[in-house]
Amino acid sequence: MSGVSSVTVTVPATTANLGPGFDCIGAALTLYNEFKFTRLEEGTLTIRVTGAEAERVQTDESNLLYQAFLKLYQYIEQTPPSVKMEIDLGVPLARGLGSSATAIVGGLIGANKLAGTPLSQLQVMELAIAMEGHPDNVVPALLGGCRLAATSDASWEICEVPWHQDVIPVVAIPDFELSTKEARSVLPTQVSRADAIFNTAHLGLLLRGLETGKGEWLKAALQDKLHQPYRQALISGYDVVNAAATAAGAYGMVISGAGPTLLALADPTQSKAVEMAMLTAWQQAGITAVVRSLCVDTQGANSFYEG
Ligand SMILES: Nc1ncnc2c1ncn2[C@@H]1O[C@H](COP(=O)(O)OP(=O)(O)O)[C@@H](O)[C@H]1O
Ligand SMILES: N[C@@H](CCOP(=O)(O)O)C(=O)O
Repeated sequence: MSGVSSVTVTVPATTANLGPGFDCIGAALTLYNEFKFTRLEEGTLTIRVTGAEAERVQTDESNLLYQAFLKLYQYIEQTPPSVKMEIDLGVPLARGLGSSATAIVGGLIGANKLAGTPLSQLQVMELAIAMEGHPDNVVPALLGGCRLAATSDASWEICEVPWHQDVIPVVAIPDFELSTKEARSVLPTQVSRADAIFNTAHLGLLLRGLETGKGEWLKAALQDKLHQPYRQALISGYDVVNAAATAAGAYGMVISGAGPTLLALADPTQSKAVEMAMLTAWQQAGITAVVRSLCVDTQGANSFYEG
């Protein structure tokens, strides 16, 4: 029998797009899902889920973690073993914090480890991008940090985007879900040249703003014309939370991933006030939310063996 019998994989949440970087930039955040895979000598697939909203995760073969696990075995042309999967949820589901990316990255890494690590990290990354359909959440989930992904012929160039320590990500997570599928369905298939130029310029400015922490650049950079104008209507309270965050001193506010979580960037002296302002604004709009200042995770997915 090749490989190990049990492996635990932790994968960070992500915040994708960061405003103007639709489908190409994202950052890993210090919020984690943990996945334990145990090879079974007999029996069938077993999935146990713990943590908040555990009952909302499928426990049959349609489970995304298991689908990713199967994908890797399919790719290496081996029969997958029977497996017990234990999922401990720390990343809220369908909130724009990359829960699907954690499942895809976790399932691929778990399978790769149980199979004796036949694939490189680059191969795992390419499989993850193909499964998710865009790189901006799976790449930082796998590698950590803030990452920009661009195609280069048939492969990917990934670059780490320096993130100044005084730029604090504040996430405001409402108690309602918005699936990425639905949030993508409202986007136009074509955009104007003016909108394309707008986003190109603002993404360039964002990269320099994140690197330097320069407030004026960040304030201007956190604007987008490719996805947010179409998605805001799906997020009840967007306008009031946005106004409250900026009034409290945030550089700006964007939709985290496909939403509905809203992400403000603020300097460390303002982040507590921004948290409070976003929470209060959403409460006044009748929506319960959890608001937290996080850090950028620099490790990405981690795995350790127990047998
Ligand atoms: N830990 C998990 N294990 C299995 N499936 C998961 C897990 N997390 C998310 N999923 C699947 O991904 C879906 C959410 O994906 P998506 O709509 O892209 O939202 P998100 O923005 O959170 O990635 C869930 O409804 C579930 O089907
Ligand atoms: N670029 C994608 C990102 C989706 O991220 P998620 O965290 O919501 O899965 C999009 O905006 O659709």
